[in-house]
Amino acid sequence: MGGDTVTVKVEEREIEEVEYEEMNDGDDDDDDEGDDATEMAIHWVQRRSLMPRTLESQITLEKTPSYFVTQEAPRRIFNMSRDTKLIVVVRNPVTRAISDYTQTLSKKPDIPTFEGLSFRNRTLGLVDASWNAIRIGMYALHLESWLRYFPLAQIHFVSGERLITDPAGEMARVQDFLGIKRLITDKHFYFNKTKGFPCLKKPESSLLPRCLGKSKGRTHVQIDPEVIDQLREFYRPYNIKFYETVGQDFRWE
Ligand SMILES: Nc1ncnc2c1ncn2[C@@H]1O[C@H](COP(=O)(O)OS(=O)(=O)O)[C@@H](OP(=O)(O)O)[C@H]1O
Repeated sequence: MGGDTVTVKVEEREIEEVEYEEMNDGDDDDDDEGDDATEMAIHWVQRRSLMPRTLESQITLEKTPSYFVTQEAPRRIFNMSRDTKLIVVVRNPVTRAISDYTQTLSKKPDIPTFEGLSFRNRTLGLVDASWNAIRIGMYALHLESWLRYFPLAQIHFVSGERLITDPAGEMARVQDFLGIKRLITDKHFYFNKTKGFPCLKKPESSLLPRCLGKSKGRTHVQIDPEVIDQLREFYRPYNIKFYETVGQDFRWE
């Protein structure tokens, strides 16, 4: 379970990255699912003790993608601090599954095809909802576990699509949710043609602009369009339930 911690110094108007050694291989993938409960609990205690001291004027952010889909995470976070604000970046679950597969394939080139892994029975159109790449995108199910502990008002959903097309707008919503001044604005982003994505610049500093790493924004594996349609159908009820629960239409259909 890889994760990063960031301290946002609200008053000093400065964002400081605090890097920690990863607990394991630093991989953000969800291949830690096999961890047994004890190991997870130890990781949790270690992780908490690694959180930096936070002054009244600071907010500490921790980023661990797998929390959203980890059964025990809502209870543990609630027990640590019930006031924790939660931010979840969600994107079209079909694109998310292909992105996930593309990432795994880059590390393990011998895995079966996406089409092969997606179905329990392709002829019958039976999607394999136990495959992580598919399961993670069933957002409505995962959200249920969180809503048992946290009110919806404490959870903010970032649109992964808008984060690419309008990063400043999406960041404005994040800052409003956190109750901090809108310090990150369109001045902090520019579109990098080579990368094909928005990248960061820090207008007030001499630091060079910075794009996300090579593993973010890769060309996706080509998938049979029929399979894409089948997955779109599969996700539709989960997406609709998700939109209804959060009161926001992410327009994935
Ligand atoms: N600015 C910018 N630059 C590059 N990539 C961007 C950006 N904004 C969003 N994205 C999308 O982020 C996707 C990778 O994020 P991950 O989900 O793998 O990150 S993490 O593992 O949760 O940290 C990555 O998915 P892929 O395109 O499938 O690689 C991107 O589409």
